[in-house]
Amino acid sequence: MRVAYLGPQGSFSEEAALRYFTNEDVEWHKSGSIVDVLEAVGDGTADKGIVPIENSIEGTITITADGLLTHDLFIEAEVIFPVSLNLLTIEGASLDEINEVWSIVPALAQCRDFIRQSKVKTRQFDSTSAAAQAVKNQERKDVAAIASRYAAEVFDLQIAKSAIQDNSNNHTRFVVISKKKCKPVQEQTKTMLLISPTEDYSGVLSSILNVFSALSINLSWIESRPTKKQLGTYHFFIEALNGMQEEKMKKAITILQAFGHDVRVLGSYGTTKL
Ligand SMILES: O=C(O)C(=O)C[C@]1(C(=O)O)C=C[C@@H](O)C=C1
Repeated sequence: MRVAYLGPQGSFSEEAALRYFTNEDVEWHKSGSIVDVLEAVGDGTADKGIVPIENSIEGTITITADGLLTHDLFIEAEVIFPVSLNLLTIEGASLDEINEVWSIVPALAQCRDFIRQSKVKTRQFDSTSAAAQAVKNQERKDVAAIASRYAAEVFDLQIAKSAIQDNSNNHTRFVVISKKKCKPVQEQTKTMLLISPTEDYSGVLSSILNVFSALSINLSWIESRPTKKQLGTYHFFIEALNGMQEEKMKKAITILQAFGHDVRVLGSYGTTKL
């Protein structure tokens, strides 16, 4: 089985992938960006992928949410991974010399307080590990990468400051994706739906939410993403705390469809906490 994740070596995605896919015979496929991972799964270069979708400080990784739609992908599992972000420098650099920090946007956003307080500039990279690799290659003492302890080991960098994220209790939720509709790999405790209203009328969102509350279905995530076709029109990602095997989930979908909404089941899955 070929599994794609965000590289280069040393990324959080790699740590999550290596710890999640332990029993299988895997051929790893490292992609240069999150979009590339989604594309690799979408075009069949990889059978599965693992991508970040939400962070407890920063919220939705919108590239992933949008990519699930563009590439018609399904979710077969979710993986919760603890994220501690560190300031990595080359050997001998000191904290007060640093005037620029490099990382992927969601990681920079998770360290907003630190960045503001230390008045450093930021530069965007496609992953925390790509930033760490660049710091290593450029041998500059005035820049630091925001990345993991694992990336520090991989690129032989020093940790100038550890745990710089805005809240020490920080987690990123990854989803395991595939092009084909997935067979459940573990007990299905959640279902991700994509609901696209076919008509816009006042109260459309509350009519959708009422279906879930009437059936006592608890929701764990709701995200609206623009259809990108017309200003003010949205798709709704709604994640329910019930599996698709449960009668009330089937009922909810039937009612939503009867209301005229387009409903897609993106996956029904369980959670792995690493
Ligand atoms: O850049 C990485 O190391 C990643 O795996 C991506 C990513 C993300 O985009 O959310 C994953 C986990 C952390 O939240 C920080 C970065």
